[in-house]
Amino acid sequence: SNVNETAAGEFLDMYNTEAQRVFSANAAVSWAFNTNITDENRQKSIQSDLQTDLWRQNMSHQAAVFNTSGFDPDMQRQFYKIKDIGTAALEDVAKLEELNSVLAQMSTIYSTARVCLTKTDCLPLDPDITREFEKSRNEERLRRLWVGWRDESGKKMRQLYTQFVDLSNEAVKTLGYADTGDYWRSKYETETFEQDVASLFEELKPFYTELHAFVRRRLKAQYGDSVFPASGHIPAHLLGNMWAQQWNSVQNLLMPYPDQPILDVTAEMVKQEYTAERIFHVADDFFASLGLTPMPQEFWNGSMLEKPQDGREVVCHASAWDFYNGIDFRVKQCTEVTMEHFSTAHHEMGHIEYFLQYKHQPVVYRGGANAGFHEAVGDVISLSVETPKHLHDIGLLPTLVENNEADTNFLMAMALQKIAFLPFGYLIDQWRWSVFRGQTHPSDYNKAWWKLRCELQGVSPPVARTEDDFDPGAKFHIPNNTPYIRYFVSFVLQFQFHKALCDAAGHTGPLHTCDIFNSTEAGTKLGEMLSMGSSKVWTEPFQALTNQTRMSAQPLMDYFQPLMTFLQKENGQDKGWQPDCPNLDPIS
Ligand SMILES: O=C(CCC(O)(O)[C@H](Cc1ccccc1)NC(=O)c1ccccc1)N[C@@H](Cc1c[nH]c2ccccc12)C(=O)O
Ligand SMILES: [Zn+2]
Repeated sequence: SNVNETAAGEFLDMYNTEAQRVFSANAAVSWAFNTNITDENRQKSIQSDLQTDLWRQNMSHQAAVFNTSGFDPDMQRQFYKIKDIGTAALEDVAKLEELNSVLAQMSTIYSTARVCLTKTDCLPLDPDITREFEKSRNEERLRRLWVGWRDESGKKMRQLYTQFVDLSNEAVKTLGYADTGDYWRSKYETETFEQDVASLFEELKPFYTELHAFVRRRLKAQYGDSVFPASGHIPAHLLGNMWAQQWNSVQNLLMPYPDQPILDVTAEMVKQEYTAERIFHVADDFFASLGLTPMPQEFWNGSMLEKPQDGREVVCHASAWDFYNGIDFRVKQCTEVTMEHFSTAHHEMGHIEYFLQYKHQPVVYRGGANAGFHEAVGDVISLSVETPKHLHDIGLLPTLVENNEADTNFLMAMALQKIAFLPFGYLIDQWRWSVFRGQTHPSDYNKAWWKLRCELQGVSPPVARTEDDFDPGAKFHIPNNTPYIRYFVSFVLQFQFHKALCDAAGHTGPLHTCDIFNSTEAGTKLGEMLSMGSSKVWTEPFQALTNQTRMSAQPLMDYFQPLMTFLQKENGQDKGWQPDCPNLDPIS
């Protein structure tokens, strides 16, 4: 009845106004905690999250009064999202406060953890330990940092994590979800989502197996066979990254043709005295070249682009912040002058550009079409930026060599970032979904984790692991309770987006040479998709941009096809690993 519809419209207007006030206040308190970790700021953040959850609970109850069955689809979608409040649904306020407190404690443990190699020399993850993993080739030192980091982070939060799992499951069950994983997957609005990502992973496994074989062979040459188990696994501390999730930091050992120019532009950035600010201005220039929205002055005034030097403890893991007031948008990144951070800066700015494109939407629609879309925006831009041609154009690659060997080297550099990541991006939530659905009990947390790491990623722990350890907790997204399958989805989607944008830009030739810089045709199509936010099911904006209706690994595989041909020839039958983790004697 239109009386009900009129009242409903007024409710939505009220919700939208109030939500901007409540969410921006909460963002400000959360920002203060993330950029200055103190007991006082943690308590304020816990209370602010609690009040925000209670407000969302109240709004959900008010929305439930309306019979939306006769409403137009858009109004129905807005009511659905207002009632979809996740863990805020926990009715018991004491439990809701405990949930927020447990999360804040795990986040604090992770972000303040330090590894003491001597009594006085205690290193934080960012920048010190990360830099060691990128630069050191000392196997023993890497092993000590690998074990030390897990002792200071994951090991200290095992009990907190079991508490979190129980409280989160209890909360989402009041909304009718089977468990937290069921709730997280529902956000993709795709009945077959779990099967879809599983078949994408199966489709991509052969590519990963070829890359793994080549990298293992080169690392054996560097470190000697004795460090490598007979099972075929690569010890996880030798891949240039604390989690072995991306291998581009050891690319200097892995170039098929070593006598070609170095593609890692870190040294050139240092030589040109790049600053964090300049890195972000280079990224900003790219978005502006597409005709998209440049970063507003508030972004430059409010962001934290470098780790503070005043002794403050901060959450260094990069993130992008929407203050839900249409004005304040910030990045928090402990930026170092490296190519990895150059790439992360584009990734974070991609989140900000999405915020800017959908800031006119009702608050309930200020999100990615699905979470994979949000993670893909910046990475799509990086696929153009990181081409040798573009790096040369912006002065970071002095000599541009364009021949087959240079091409193979470039594809290897990209594969060490994109193909290497796929099993990792896939397995984190395989572990978490199994925990949430009760298939993995606390007594098996670490065993289940390493089963996935050994079987799917083909990496093994450098020392024996036990259930005293809690290695999942050593990765940011577990204590910070950030879903991870979004990155796996993004790594597939970003090549479908790249192909569509390159077509729009009139690119001809292989996909891996495409650079959409200055293409307002590409920018217009991207902007049209981003400005929709989450107002429609993701397949609609997806089809508008790509003319596809499903995720497909084909554009990713086409992009890397020349490298796969090279690797298959190099590897022959010398590839693969036994699924089970190798037996290791406990640390002597
Ligand atoms: O975690 C990140 C980047 C951090 C983030 O931008 O994804 C950040 C994570 C986060 C989520 C929630 C609270 C705090 C941090 N996500 C966002 O800031 C964000 C903001 C708005 C919407 C969605 C995500 N990258 C992943 C891997 C990765 C994907 N693409 C990359 C490109 C370059 C380097 C790394 C990656 C990682 O480091 O394991
Ligand atoms: Zn992200």
